[in-house]
This record gives sequence, C-alpha cells and structure tokens, in this order.
Amino acid sequence: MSETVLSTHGLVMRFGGITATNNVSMELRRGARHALIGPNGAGKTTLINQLTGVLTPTEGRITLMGEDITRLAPHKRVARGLVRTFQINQLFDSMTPQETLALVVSQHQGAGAQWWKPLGSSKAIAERAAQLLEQFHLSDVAQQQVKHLAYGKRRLLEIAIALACEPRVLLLDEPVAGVPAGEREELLQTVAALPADVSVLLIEHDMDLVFSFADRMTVLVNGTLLTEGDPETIANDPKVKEVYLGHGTATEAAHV
Ligand SMILES: Nc1ncnc2c1ncn2[C@@H]1O[C@H](COP(=O)(O)OP(=O)(O)OP(=O)(O)O)[C@@H](O)[C@H]1O
Repeated sequence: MSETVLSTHGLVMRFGGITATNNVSMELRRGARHALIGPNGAGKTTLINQLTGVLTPTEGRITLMGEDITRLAPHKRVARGLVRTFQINQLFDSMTPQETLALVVSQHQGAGAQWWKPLGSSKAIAERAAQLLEQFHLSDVAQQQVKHLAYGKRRLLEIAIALACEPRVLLLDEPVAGVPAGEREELLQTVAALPADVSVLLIEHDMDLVFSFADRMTVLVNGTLLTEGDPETIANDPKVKEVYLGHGTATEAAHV
C-alpha cells in the first residue's frame, strides 16, 4: 500500500449557521492523481482553503507527511511542500514568464534578495527557470509581459510557478476553467505530464479532464463526503449520478 501524504481527519468548517465542511476525512496517497468533485456549493473551495491554511477549521485535523499542520501558517505549508496553483490575478502583469519563474525559483532556493541581478548571474536559477519554461510550453513567450499572454499560457504559468516551489503535494485548482477550446489541449497535455512523484489533488468541474486525469475521486455534496473510489466506481455510482443530474456534467460522468 502506498503512503499517505496528506490527510484530513473529521474536518468541520462552519460559517455561522452554514456547515461548509461536515466531518470530512480523506487521504491523498503518494503519487496520486486524485480529483475532488462536487456540484456548486459542495464545499470544495472551503476544503482547499483549509488545506492551504487560508481558513482554520472549526474542528478536525490536517496532516502532511504525518505531521499536524492544522494551525500552520500558509507559507510554512508551502515550505513543507504543500503548494496550490497560483491565482491568475496574483501574477505580476508587467513581468515576463522568465522573470517570474526566476524570481520564484530564487526565492525558493533562499536567494530571494538576489533575484533582480541579471539572470545569467545565477546559472542554477536560470537553468531551472528555462527547464520550467520548456516543460510548460512557455519558451516561445518567455520574454513577453504576462499581461500580453493568452489565457491558456497564463494558466500554464500558474502551474509552472507552483512547480517551481518543488511541491510534494500540488493542489490544482480548476486548471482549465475559462480556457478557450483552442488552448485546452496544450493545458491538458501538460497537466497529464506533471512529475509522477508529485501527488496531485485536482479540483475541477470539467468532467473530461477529471476522468482523463484522476485515478481516484472524492465526491463532496453539501459539505459532506458522499463517496470515494476509482473513476469507474464513481461513474457508475447511482448516488453520484443523482447528485449530478441537472448539473450538466452528469451525463459525461455517467458515460465513462
Ligand atoms: N466565507 C464564507 N462565509 C459564509 N459562507 C461561506 C463562506 N465560504 C463559503 N461559504 C458557503 O459554504 C458553502 C460551500 O462553498 P464553497 O465555495 O466551498 O463550494 P464549492 O464546492 O467550492 O463551490 P463552487 O464549485 O461553486 O466553487 C456554500 O454554501 C457557500 O455559500
């Protein structure tokens, strides 16, 4: 049996009278491709915000590599290898992908104060940034300001930034949301080619991506864990079909 890298134990998050996370216990295994799905308002974002430390759970515990991180500050979780994809609006619009990645790599390597020196001054940083640019199909736009990038390229840069932090666990938050059809394929291929040793928790509405990517799925409904299993089990689960009826994505889930 593979090792658990991230787990929640009886997690509860209440906002006044609303229970957005209701006693959720789940496990992410090493190297997993695990999807967290559920209809709108199921509590996916709330759960991810607790994993990253944006929210402190009302009850329950979160462990990373066996250590309790329930009350650990968000940046300390990143330092321990729990990384969420960057939000698009957090990118520095006037920087280029090359500068952005060099900055993140140098900060991660503890050379944050020197990032503004000419890129060539640190070979290791420049090389790692170049590697990431290539891996994420960003080499051809490496010198363009982020504000001029196509939407799909920006999403690729968000994932590249997360990878620059050398995650052990990557929380991949709706990577194809809003990406035009013509730019999706590149993004899907890149997500599929993420390093095998990085454990991934994918939060996604797009069932094509979910079923092509995930080897395990957790279904949340109204803050409660409805069921968990491999893609085939989930696709054939009557409870899951019922939940998705009327949500547009059900038919696709049911066809798999
Ligand atoms: N800060 C908050 N204060 C009050 N209620 C909240 C807050 N954040 C989330 N909620 C409520 O918690 C529930 C779960 O919301 P959440 O955004 O986590 O769901 P979701 O599965 O991410 O939905 P979507 O797929 O639409 O993004 C909803 O009823 C929402 O209104």
